[in-house]
Amino acid sequence: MEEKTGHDQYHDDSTSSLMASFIIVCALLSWVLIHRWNQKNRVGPKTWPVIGAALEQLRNYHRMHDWLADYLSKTRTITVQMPFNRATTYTADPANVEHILRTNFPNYPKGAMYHSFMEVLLGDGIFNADGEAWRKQRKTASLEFASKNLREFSTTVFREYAVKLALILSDASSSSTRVVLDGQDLFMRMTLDSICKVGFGVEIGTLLPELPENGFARAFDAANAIVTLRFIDPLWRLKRLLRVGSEALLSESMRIIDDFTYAVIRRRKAEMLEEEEEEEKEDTPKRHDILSRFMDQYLREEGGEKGLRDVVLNFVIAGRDTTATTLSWFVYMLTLHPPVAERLHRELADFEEREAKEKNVSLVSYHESDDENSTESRFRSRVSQFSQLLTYDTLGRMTYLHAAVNETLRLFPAVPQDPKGVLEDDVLPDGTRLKPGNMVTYVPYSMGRMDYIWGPDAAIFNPERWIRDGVLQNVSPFKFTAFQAGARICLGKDSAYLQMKMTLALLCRFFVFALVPGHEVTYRMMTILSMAHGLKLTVSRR
Ligand code: HEM
Repeated sequence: MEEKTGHDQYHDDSTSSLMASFIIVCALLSWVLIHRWNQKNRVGPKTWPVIGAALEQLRNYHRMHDWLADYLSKTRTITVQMPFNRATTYTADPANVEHILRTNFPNYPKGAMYHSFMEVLLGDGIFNADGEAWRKQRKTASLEFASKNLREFSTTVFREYAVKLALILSDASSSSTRVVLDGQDLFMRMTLDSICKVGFGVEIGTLLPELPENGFARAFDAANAIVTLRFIDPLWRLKRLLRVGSEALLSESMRIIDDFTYAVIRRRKAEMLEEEEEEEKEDTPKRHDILSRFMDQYLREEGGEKGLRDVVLNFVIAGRDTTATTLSWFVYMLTLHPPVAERLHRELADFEEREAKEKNVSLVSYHESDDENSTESRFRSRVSQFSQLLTYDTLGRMTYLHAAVNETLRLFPAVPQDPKGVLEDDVLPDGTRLKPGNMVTYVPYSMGRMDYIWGPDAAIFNPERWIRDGVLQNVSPFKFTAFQAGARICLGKDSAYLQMKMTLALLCRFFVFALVPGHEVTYRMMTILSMAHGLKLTVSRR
């Protein structure tokens, strides 16, 4: 038999390794092709082996809420496969939502994954806690929210800050040059100041007329956007380890946030010690802010300052961004729908006239005077007079205003998606199967836009849909999910309506808003539906 030369041996080896590579490539290609073929009838996003639907999701990340709404308009529930065999199920089906938030609530905690993504910002605060830790905070906070003292204190604070905002708008409207305002920035300042006052009893003054720069607010927004990115970025832990990219910015932002928060706590603690001494001397009234109640609990029990830091940040995220973004989308809607602004103004002007007559108040007129200074001071007096007519009860009777707030929240819910963990195997009412370790998310943004929930005019902004025969209609919270529903329904709902209605009543009574031509309004991807480029407005007096 002829011996093989070294060259032949080499040739054989490379042929067989080529063959092996060819077979591997073919096997891989067939695997990919079969994988894709099997999905030809899939309604949700199509997946690739190993990486799932991550590419499509990343490509659509900037418009993720609309990407989801497109799918959910075709089918009420979809499952999006994520890398490493994880999956998130998204649903817009009210029956599924009721199952998750009420019927089988214990099976759907925030979960370990959500907790690990959000821990850096929210710690073990109420938004990020489950089980006993959540129940305890919920109980303390519920007691506080139910108290009449807090409601009275909030009404005064919300009125005071709404007037401050109205006066800033007044200055802008009376200036000879056209002043462009960022409505969202102003609302964020107002709600940050008010949550710090109502929540923690401190004045931080970001709504002063000179609008001082606020590092905390900026760092808070950056941190919020970065932790949201973690939900779809499989590399975030590596980035954190290497301290690069978004995770490096996150730790810098957290330093600023923590400095601010601990300063608030120490200031309050020092004030409380002073007050205790005072109280021993005389009968000084007790503070009514939320932090004081938690302080009593935490400083006596476990958790100490870190527990309080978590309380503060959770209430800032709860109270500041949600309310401010809703106010921003509301005003944006008014600029697009002048008849709604006029209808609302009519409700407010009629209310003012009626209420003033009833209370024997003679309203200051600010239109006739030729003297600019006098007009200005008359206008301020009238704003102040009107604000005094706004109370918890009178605001409660403003049907059209309430309907317009609901309509804004339907289309622009401040929390656009709300993910939950899955503890055990379960089947949703529509037959969708869920596996432990995955996530399930109900999607208020999509739900507000579905014809199958709201009828064929779902996409249209129409406050009238909430009113029948002059009476505000109640809608199931499993259908109108802006405040969540079930055991973890928003605790600040009434407080939020109070502040939003107080502010909007005052602003819409006295001002007309116009969007700056060409200004693009779109959302930014973070846990809250805030506007990516703010809300650039000009404003004029009525
Ligand atoms: C327009 C305004 C608001 C909207 C749309 C809103 C919406 C929501 C939503 C969707 C949740 C559930 C979030 C989750 O599952 O993580 C929630 C929870 C909560 N909200 Fe609100 N919220 C608003 C204003 C407020 C305000 C002003 C406060 C308090 C100052 C507040 C306090 C809370 C608290 C404490 C929770 C946690 C409840 C729990 O987990 O048991 N909210 N809110």
